[in-house]
Amino acid sequence: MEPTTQRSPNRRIAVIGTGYVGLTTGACLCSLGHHVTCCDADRDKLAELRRGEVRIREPGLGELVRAGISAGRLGFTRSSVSAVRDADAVFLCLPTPMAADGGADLAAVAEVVREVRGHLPANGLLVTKSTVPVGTAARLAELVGRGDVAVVSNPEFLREGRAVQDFLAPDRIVVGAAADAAAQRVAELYAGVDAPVVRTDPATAEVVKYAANSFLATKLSYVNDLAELCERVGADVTGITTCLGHDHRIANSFLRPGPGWGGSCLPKDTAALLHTAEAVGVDLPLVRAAVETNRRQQRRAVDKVVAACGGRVAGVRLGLLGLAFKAGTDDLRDSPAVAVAGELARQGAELVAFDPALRGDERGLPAEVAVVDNPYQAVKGARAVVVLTEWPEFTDLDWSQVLDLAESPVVVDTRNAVDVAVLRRAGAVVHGVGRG
Ligand SMILES: NC(=O)c1ccc[n+]([C@@H]2O[C@H](COP(=O)([O-])OP(=O)(O)OC[C@H]3O[C@@H](n4cnc5c(N)ncnc54)[C@H](O)[C@@H]3O)[C@@H](O)[C@H]2O)c1
Ligand SMILES: O=c1ccn([C@@H]2O[C@H](COP(=O)(O)OP(=O)(O)O[C@H]3O[C@H](CO)[C@@H](O)[C@H](O)[C@H]3O)[C@@H](O)[C@H]2O)c(=O)[nH]1
Repeated sequence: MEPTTQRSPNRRIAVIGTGYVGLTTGACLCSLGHHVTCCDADRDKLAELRRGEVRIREPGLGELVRAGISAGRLGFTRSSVSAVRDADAVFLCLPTPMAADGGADLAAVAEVVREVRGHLPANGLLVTKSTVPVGTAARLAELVGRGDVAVVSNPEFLREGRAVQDFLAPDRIVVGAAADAAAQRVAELYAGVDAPVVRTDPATAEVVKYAANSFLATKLSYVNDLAELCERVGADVTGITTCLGHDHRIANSFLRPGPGWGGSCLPKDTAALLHTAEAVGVDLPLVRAAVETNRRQQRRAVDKVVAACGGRVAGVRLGLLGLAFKAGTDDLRDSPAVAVAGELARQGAELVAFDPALRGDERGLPAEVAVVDNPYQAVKGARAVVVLTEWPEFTDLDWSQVLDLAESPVVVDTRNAVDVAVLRRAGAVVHGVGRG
């Protein structure tokens, strides 16, 4: 492990896939001084990016993209072949979604590698930043079929909503390569980023990514289980997590209970780790339990809403605050809020929702959810107000007005997001999580 201190000469880099990870990688590497060409299959997205428009909500990303374009060091293309032709390093930032069997679907990665393998420059570097199962670097090396091209695993740990910050100031940079020289060349691309570089073999680097996400998921499921216990025994989970967090061995992040963990990564990565383990005959009971607790936690959130409405929600109007999988993002992929809304809709509830990050693109939402662009409109006539995402904006609402507009003053706060004292002062009957 060593800090990155030396500045390296600027390199030519290709980034394939311009989603949360790819665009962040491209714009941040460009900000470190490299020349970057980003490639994507989506024509509309490319046209927007060429104009400096970023459609995802990531603080600082638009600015970096526009600065890179102005400096003449950031370009966009649909052709993977032209992107890689003179690239010192090619970063694969393609989706690896959950396949039907729970494993990672590597179709996009394999497709792109087939496209570019004959066009990589001599002594090229093919770097997997996508989250890929153990053994992928070895399989891609075979697929490339060229001894002069090194396949290096460089998993990404950024969080959505803080992608730029996490990329430029990460807790660690992991580089897994079979040969030291290739690892060194990838590590040098991060010169200027002050973070420990952990050099390891590709298999270890690949497992680390799944290990990290599964650890985080397990920590959250543990807290969500504790929350259930607290409700039964009259304890307060917030007091407990505050005390736990003071213990530096536990640390105080990832201790907030909620309607279950979601997003585009934790659910698919826990499933993929279980899939990998099963394929080699290893049981991971802790991870299995974390996933099962998560399913139960979502059901518990639904049951709490139903109970707060007197045992039935058929024909009952509910005001939902928050749909994104966490605050700070507009991403709806695998959002627990959407899952809870989906089940309430299935039970016949009439749902009106507000999320500060939703701007018209409501793909992934159950058709029964009407999305409005004002929180007060969402709660009008609602039998219960259900807080599903912990947007800080929700604390600042005029809760007296919210409760006046609602049909009854019932608030189900699935994340303990809003100060309970504020809610009670406004006259709410509050159902939080983990409060006995
Ligand atoms: N989102 C995160 O917070 C995060 C963090 C770390 C790691 N990861 C991992 O990074 C990878 C990418 O995740 P993401 O969230 O950035 O995905 P994303 O869906 O936001 O972006 C993927 C991009 O790839 C493009 N694409 C798909 N197929 C293509 C092809 N054949 N050729 C060119 N472009 C193609 C899509 O158009 C899209 O723009 C995944 O493996 C994910 O697990 C994600
Ligand atoms: O105390 C907490 C913290 C998080 N969550 C939930 O956990 C889920 C995941 O949150 P977070 O980890 O912040 O989201 P992601 O942006 O998906 O980031 C995770 O997934 C990425 C993709 O692999 C990794 O790179 C990151 O390191 C990893 O944190 C969300 O539903 C959150 O609401 C809680 O319920 N309580």
